[in-house]
Amino acid sequence: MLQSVNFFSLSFSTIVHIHPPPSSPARPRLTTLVTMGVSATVLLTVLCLLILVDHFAIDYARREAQQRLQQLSWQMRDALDGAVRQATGNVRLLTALPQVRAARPPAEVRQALESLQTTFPDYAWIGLARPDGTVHAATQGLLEGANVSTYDWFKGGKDKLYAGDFHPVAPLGKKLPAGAEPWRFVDAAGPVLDADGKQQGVLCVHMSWGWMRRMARTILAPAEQQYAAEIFVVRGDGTIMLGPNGSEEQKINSDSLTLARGGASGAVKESWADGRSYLTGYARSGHPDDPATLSWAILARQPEEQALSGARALERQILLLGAILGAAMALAAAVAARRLTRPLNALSRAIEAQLAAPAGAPTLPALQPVAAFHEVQVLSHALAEMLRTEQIHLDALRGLNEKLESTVAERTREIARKALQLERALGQEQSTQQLLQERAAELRAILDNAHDAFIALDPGGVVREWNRQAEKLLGWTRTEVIGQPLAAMMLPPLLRRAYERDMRTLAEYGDGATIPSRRVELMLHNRAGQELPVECSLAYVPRSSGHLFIAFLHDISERKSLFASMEEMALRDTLTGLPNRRALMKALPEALQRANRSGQRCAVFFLDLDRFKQVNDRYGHEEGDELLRQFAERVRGAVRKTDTVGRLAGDEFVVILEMLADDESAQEAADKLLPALRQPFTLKTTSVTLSASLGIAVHHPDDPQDIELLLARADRAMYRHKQQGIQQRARR
Ligand SMILES: Nc1nc2c(ncn2[C@@H]2O[C@H](COP(=O)(O)OP(=O)(O)OP(=O)(O)O)[C@@H](O)[C@H]2O)c(=O)[nH]1
Repeated sequence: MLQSVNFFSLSFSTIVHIHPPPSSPARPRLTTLVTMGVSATVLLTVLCLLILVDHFAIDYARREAQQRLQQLSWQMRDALDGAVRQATGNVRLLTALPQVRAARPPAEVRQALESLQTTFPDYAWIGLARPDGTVHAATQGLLEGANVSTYDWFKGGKDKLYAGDFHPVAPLGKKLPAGAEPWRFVDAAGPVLDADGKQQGVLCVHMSWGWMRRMARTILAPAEQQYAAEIFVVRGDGTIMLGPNGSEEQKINSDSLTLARGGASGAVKESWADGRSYLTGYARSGHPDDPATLSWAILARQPEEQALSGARALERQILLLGAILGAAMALAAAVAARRLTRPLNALSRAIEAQLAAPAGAPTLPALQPVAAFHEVQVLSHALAEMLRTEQIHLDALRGLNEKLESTVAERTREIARKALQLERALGQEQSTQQLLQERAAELRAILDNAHDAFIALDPGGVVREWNRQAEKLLGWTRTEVIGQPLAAMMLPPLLRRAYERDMRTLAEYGDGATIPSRRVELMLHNRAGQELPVECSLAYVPRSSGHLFIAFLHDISERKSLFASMEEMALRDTLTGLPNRRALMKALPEALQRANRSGQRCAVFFLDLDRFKQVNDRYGHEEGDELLRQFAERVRGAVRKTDTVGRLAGDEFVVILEMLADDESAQEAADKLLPALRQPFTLKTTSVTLSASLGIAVHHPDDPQDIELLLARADRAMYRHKQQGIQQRARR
C-alpha cells in the first residue's frame, strides 16, 4: 500500500515538470539536408541522363550502324546480282547472234565475241563450244579446238542459262597473261540454238574475279573510310571469296552467315572468330533454285566499339558535363541553403537554448524574434508567444504542483497512518480470529464433554447446536438434528403449544432480550418416545446473525426417583413401614374429598395400645419395637386393603376406612379388629397379650372437611374407650 502511494507521488511529480530535450541522436541540419538533397538530385539527373543516353543514344547508334551495314550488304548483293545478270544477259545476246547460231567459221564468230570483250574488259574469255564440247571459237583463239565437255559451264549451259561459281581455271589461267594474283572466274553460259531450235553449242563467258574486287572496293571505299566497314562474300561452302586481307579462301561460320544462307537479310550483333564483337549486315545474292544466278552470302561487318564510338563519346561528355554541373549546383545549393537556413538556424539555436534550460528553472530564457523572411518572422513570433504562454502556464503549473505535492504528501502521510492502523487492526483481527477459533474449539470441547446436554435453537425452532451429551440423552445424532425443527417434537403436548405460542410472539415482536434466563424442569420425549425429566437452563443470546435460544438439559431422572423415595421415606414410619403422621395428614383430606365426591361415609379409627409402657419397661425397647411391628401388621391384616393404616406416634395408630355404606359399618370393622388385637404377640424372648383402645369418628359426605376435628373426635372416643377399659380392669 505504501509503495503504491510513493509511486503515485513520483508519477505526479514527473508529469508537472517540463519535458527535457529529446534524448534521440542529433538530427542533421537543414543546410546539410538541402545541400545533400540538391547534390543527390543533380546526381540522380546525371544518372538518368546517362541511362537515357545509354538506352537511346547507344541503341540508336547501334541501329544506325546496323542499318548502314545492312544497306552495304544490300548494295554489294545488288551489284553482284547485277553483274551476273549482265553476264547472262550478254550470253543471251551472243547466242542470238546469227553467226553464233549458224556456227559460222571461227574467225567470224571470234570477231563477234571479241567485240563484246572490248565492251566488257572483265570478260577474260568468251568462247563457243560445239555440242560435242570442242571449242569452236574463242576470244584471242584461246582453247579453240580444246574439249570442254567435262566443264561445269558446258554441262550447266547446255539446256538453259547458267551461272558458274567462282573457280580457278587452270588451263585457261596459264594461257592468260599473269597478273598480281591467280586467275579466278565466274562463268555465265547458255545454249546456242539454230532457227529450228536445234542445239548448235554452248556459249560461255569467263568473268575475271577482278571486277568483283573492284566493285567491292567501289562500294566499300566510303564505308571503310567513315566507319571501318568490311565486306565478305562467302560461297555456299562457307569459304570466303572476297574479304579483307588474309581472310580469303578461309572458312567462316557465324549467325549472320546462317541467316543469309536462309535467304534473310538484316543486321545482327555477334562475336567473330577473333573474339571481338561486330555489328554485321547480311544478305544473299541470287537464288539457289535459279541456275542463272549465283547464291552467295554477303556480310558487311563493323566492330561494335567503332559503331558506338560516337555515342560513347557523347556519354563521356554528358558525364563530364553532369559532374561539373552537379558540383556547381551543389555548391550553389549549399550557399543558398546556408543563406536560407540562417534565420532558421538562429531560431533553432534559440529553441535549443530553451530546451537546454534546467527542468526546475523558475523562468524560461526569452526567445528573441529573428529578423528574416516572412515565414521565419511569423514562426519566431509564434514561438515567442508560445513560450510566453508556456511561462505563464509553467508558473501556474508550478504553483499547482507545489500545492498538489503538499496535498499528496499530506495524503501520503495520512494513508500511511491509516495503513499502519489497518495493519494493526488486521493483526488484531487475525489474533482475534485465532482467539475466536481457539475459543470455539474450546467451547466445542467443553460442550462435547459437558455433563449436560446442550441445544441451541434459532427463532424458528431450528436446531443449530447439539452436543454429544444431547445425542446420548435424547437419542438423535448431531447430524440428524442440525438444521431440523426438532425442538417441538421433544416437548410434551402441553408445553409444545406454549412453546409454539412463545415462538410466534417472538417472531412477531422480535425482542427475545426481554425473555429472562430461567431454569425450569421439563418432561421431554426422547427419540424412543420415552418421557425424560430434565432440568432446563434457558437463555436468550442476541446475535447479529440471528438470535439463539440456548438450553442446557440436565437429566434429573435419578434426582426425581431419589426425591420420590425420600418423600416416600418422609411419609413412612420407619419402624412399622406404615404411613406416618405426615402421610396420614395428607391422606386424610384426600379420603374426605373422595367421600364427599362419592357420597359415602368414611371413618377414622384412633388406636392406642393399653399399658404398652410396661412392655418396654419389662422386656426392653427392642421387644417393644417388635410388638409395635406385629401390632401394625395385625391391624393392617384386619382391615380392607383399600383402607389406610398409619402410625401416628408411639403406640398410637390411625385407620382410615373408606367406602362405608353407613355408620354401623365402621363399628363392624372395629368389632372385627379389636378381637384380633387381643391375641398374644410372640416376641423374641416372650409372648405378650394386651389390648388396645379404639375410638371411631365417622365423616359424612356433607360434613365439613376438617381433619383436626375428625381426629379429635376419634381421639376423644378412643380416650373414652380406654377409660372404660381401665374401669373394667379396676372392677375386676
Ligand atoms: N418400645 C417402644 N416404645 C415406645 C415407642 N414410642 C413410644 N414408646 C413408649 O410407649 C409408651 C407410651 O406411653 P403411654 O401410652 O403413656 O403408656 P401406656 O403404658 O400405654 O399407657 P396407657 O396408654 O394409658 O395405657 C412410652 O413408655 C414410650 O416410651 C417406640 O417406638 N418403641
